[in-house]
Amino acid sequence: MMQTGPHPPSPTEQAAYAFLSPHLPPPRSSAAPAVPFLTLTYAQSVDGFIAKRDGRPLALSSPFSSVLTHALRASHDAILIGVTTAVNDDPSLTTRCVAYDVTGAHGAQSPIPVILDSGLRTPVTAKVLRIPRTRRGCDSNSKVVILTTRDHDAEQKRALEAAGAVVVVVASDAHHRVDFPSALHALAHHGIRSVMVEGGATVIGNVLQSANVKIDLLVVTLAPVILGRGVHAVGGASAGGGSQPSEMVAEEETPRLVDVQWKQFGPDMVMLAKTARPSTGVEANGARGL
Ligand SMILES: NC(=O)C1=CN([C@@H]2O[C@H](COP(=O)(O)OP(=O)(O)OC[C@H]3O[C@@H](n4cnc5c(N)ncnc54)[C@H](OP(=O)(O)O)[C@@H]3O)[C@@H](O)[C@H]2O)C=CC1
Ligand SMILES: Nc1nc(O)c(N)c(N[C@@H]2O[C@H](COP(=O)(O)O)[C@@H](O)[C@H]2O)n1
Repeated sequence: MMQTGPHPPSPTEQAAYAFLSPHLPPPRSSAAPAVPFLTLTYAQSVDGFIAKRDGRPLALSSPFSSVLTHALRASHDAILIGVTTAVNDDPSLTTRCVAYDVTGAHGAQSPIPVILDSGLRTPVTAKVLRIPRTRRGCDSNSKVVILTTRDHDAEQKRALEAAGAVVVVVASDAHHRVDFPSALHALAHHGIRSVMVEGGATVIGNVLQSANVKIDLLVVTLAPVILGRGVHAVGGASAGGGSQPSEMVAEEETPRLVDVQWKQFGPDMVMLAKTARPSTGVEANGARGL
C-alpha cells in the first residue's frame, strides 16, 4: 500500500488492507466481467445471530473489525442490502472508518448502495438517499440503486426517484422477490463490477441458496458475544420466536469454503474464504446459465 495522504493509515487499517488485498475484486482497469465480482459479508455472534429480534440496529463488530468492513466497502463498487435492513437500521453504508483505499490513495470512496426492494418499502427519508457519494467509473452516477419487481407502487417509485434513487425493475423469483441473478445482471448493466452483499439474513440465505450464483469472497466477522436468540445469520426469522437457519438447497450444492484464512481484529475473528459449488461447477465470478 503506497500511502499518499497527510497521515499514515492506522495500524489496523494497514492490517485490514494487507489481509484483504490478495482477495479483492480486480481493478477497474481490467476487463469488465459479465456479472459483478460478488463478496458476501456479515458479522455474527458466536451462537450464529446477526441481530436481535427487536429490529433495532445491533453493533456486533468491534471498532477494529469495523475498519476491515469499511476497507471492504471501499474496495467494491456497490454495497447491497435487503429492504428490511434499510428500514430497521437506516444505515449510512459509508467508508468513514478508513482514510485510504487499497491502492493507497487518500480518501476511500464509499460504495453505491443497492437495495433489494420488491414492493418499494424503502422510506424516501432513508439516510442513504441523503448522503452524497462519488464512485469513479460507475454509470449509475453514484445514486442509490433500488432493485424492484413489476409489483411495485408507481407513486412510490416516483417519490424515491425524486429523493435521488435510481429505481430499476428486474425479474421476480418464485417468492415474488427480486430475482438475485437478474439483480446482478442489472447491476453489471449499470457499470457496477463488484458488489458487497452485507445482509440481512434473508438476503444472505438467498445468496447462499442460489445455486447459479458464485460467491467470489466470503468474509464473516465472529464477535465474542452470545445473544441466545435473534435473527439467525442465514435465513432469518422463523415463526415461534427466535430464528433458525434456512434450509439450504441440496447438500451437495451448498457452497464449499476453500482457501480459508482467519485473522484477529481486536476481540473479533475474521474469516476470509473463496467458495465453490461442487455439483454445479460454478466457479469464480460467473453466474451459471444466464
Ligand atoms: N450483523 C450484520 O452483519 C448485519 C445485520 N443485519 C441485520 O439483519 C436484519 C434484517 O434481516 P432480515 O429481516 O432477514 O431482512 P433483509 O435485510 O435480509 O431484507 C429481506 C427483505 O428484502 C427483500 N428482498 C427482495 N428481494 C430479495 C431477495 N432476492 N432475497 C432476499 N430478500 C429480498 C424482501 O422484502 P420485500 O419482499 O418487501 O422485497 C425481504 O423480506 C436487520 O435487523 C439488520 O440489523 C443486516 C446486515 C448485516
Ligand atoms: N460488519 C457489521 N457489523 C455489525 O456489527 C453490524 N451491525 C453490521 N451491520 C451492517 O452495517 C450496516 C450499518 O452501516 P453504517 O454503520 O450505518 O454505515 C447495517 O445496516 C448492516 O448492513 N455490519
